[in-house]
Amino acid sequence: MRKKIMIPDLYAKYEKGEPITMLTAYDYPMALLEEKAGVDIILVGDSMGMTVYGLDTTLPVTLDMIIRHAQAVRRGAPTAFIVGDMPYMTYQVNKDEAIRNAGRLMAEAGVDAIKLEGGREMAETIAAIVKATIPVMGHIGLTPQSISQLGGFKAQGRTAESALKLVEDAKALEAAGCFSILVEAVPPEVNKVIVETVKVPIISLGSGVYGAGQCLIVHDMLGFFDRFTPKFVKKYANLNAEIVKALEAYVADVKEKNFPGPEHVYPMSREEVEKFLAELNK
Ligand SMILES: Nc1nc(=O)c2c([nH]1)NC[C@@H]1CN(c3ccc(C(=O)N[C@@H](CCC(=O)O)C(=O)O)cc3)CN21
Ligand SMILES: CC(C)C(=O)C(=O)O
Ligand SMILES: [Mg+2]
Repeated sequence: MRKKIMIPDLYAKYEKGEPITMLTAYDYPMALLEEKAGVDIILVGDSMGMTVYGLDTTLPVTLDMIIRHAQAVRRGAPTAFIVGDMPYMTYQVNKDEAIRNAGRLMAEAGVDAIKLEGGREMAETIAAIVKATIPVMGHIGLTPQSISQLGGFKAQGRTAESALKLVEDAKALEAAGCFSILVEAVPPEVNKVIVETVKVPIISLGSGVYGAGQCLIVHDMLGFFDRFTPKFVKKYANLNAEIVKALEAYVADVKEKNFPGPEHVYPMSREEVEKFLAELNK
C-alpha cells in the first residue's frame, strides 16, 4: 500500500513540478477505486447534493451528510489526502461556529483538511480555523454556494475588474494561512497570474493547465451524471450507458425467465427433496 499522503508530500510534488491529482468521491466504492488509481486528493464535496442526492443546488447539504459520506470515503481510501467540504452556513455565521464545525469534520470523519468557499471576506475565519490546527483549502472563482448572488453557475473573472479582485482574493487566502487554493471556472490567463502571485499550490477546476494540479467531479468525468455538463469536463467514460445496458439486460432476462439459472440457486439432495415431499403429503 502507498504511504499516507500528507501536506508535506503535496508540497514536495508541487516543488518537483509533479502535477497533483484531485477528484471528488462521496462513498466507499468510489474511494476504493480512486485509491487504487493513485489519486492524490479526494474531495468529499458538497456537490454530492447534486450528483448523489439529485438536488438543484449545493445549499441544502448539511454537515452531518458530509461527515457520514467522508467516513465512508476514509474507509475506502486510507492513504489518499481527504478534504472535507464545509457546507453552506456551517462557517459563514461566526468564527467560533466555523472552528467547531471544521473540527467535527476532522475528528468525526477523519479528513486531512477542510475546504470552504470565499475570498477576502473569509480571510479572518480561515485564519481562526488554521490557528485551531485545521488545514484549510481555499476556493475562489465559481463558488456554487453563492449561486443566488452570482445569478447561476457561471464562469468568473472574465472582466479585468473581476480578474483583479480574484488575484487580491488569492493573496488574502494565502496570507490567512490556506495550504492550497482551488480556483474554479476562471479563464487560464487569470489563473496563471494567481499561480505566479501566490506561493501555495493552486488546484485548477476548469481554469486551465496552470498551477499545481487538476480537479474534476468524478461523476462528470465518468459520465455518471446527466443533468448538465460544465464546459471544463472531459468525459473519460460513459458509465450511464454501460449501467443502463446492464439494467436493461437484467429486465429482459427476468421477463424472459432467463434469470436465475441453475448456477444461481442452492441445491438440495434428491433424497432430502423426496423426504420433504413425502412428509408434506402425509
Ligand atoms: N456535477 C457537477 N459538476 C460540477 O462541476 C459542479 C456541480 N455538479 N455542482 C456544483 C457546481 C456547479 N458547477 C458548474 C456548472 C456549470 C458550469 C458551466 O460551464 N456553465 C456555463 C453556462 C452558465 C450559464 O450561463 O448558465 C458557462 O459557460 O459558464 C460550470 C460549473 C460546478 N459544480
Ligand atoms: C466543485 C468542487 C471543487 C466542490 O467544491 C465540490 O465538489 O463540492
Ligand atoms: Mg463544494
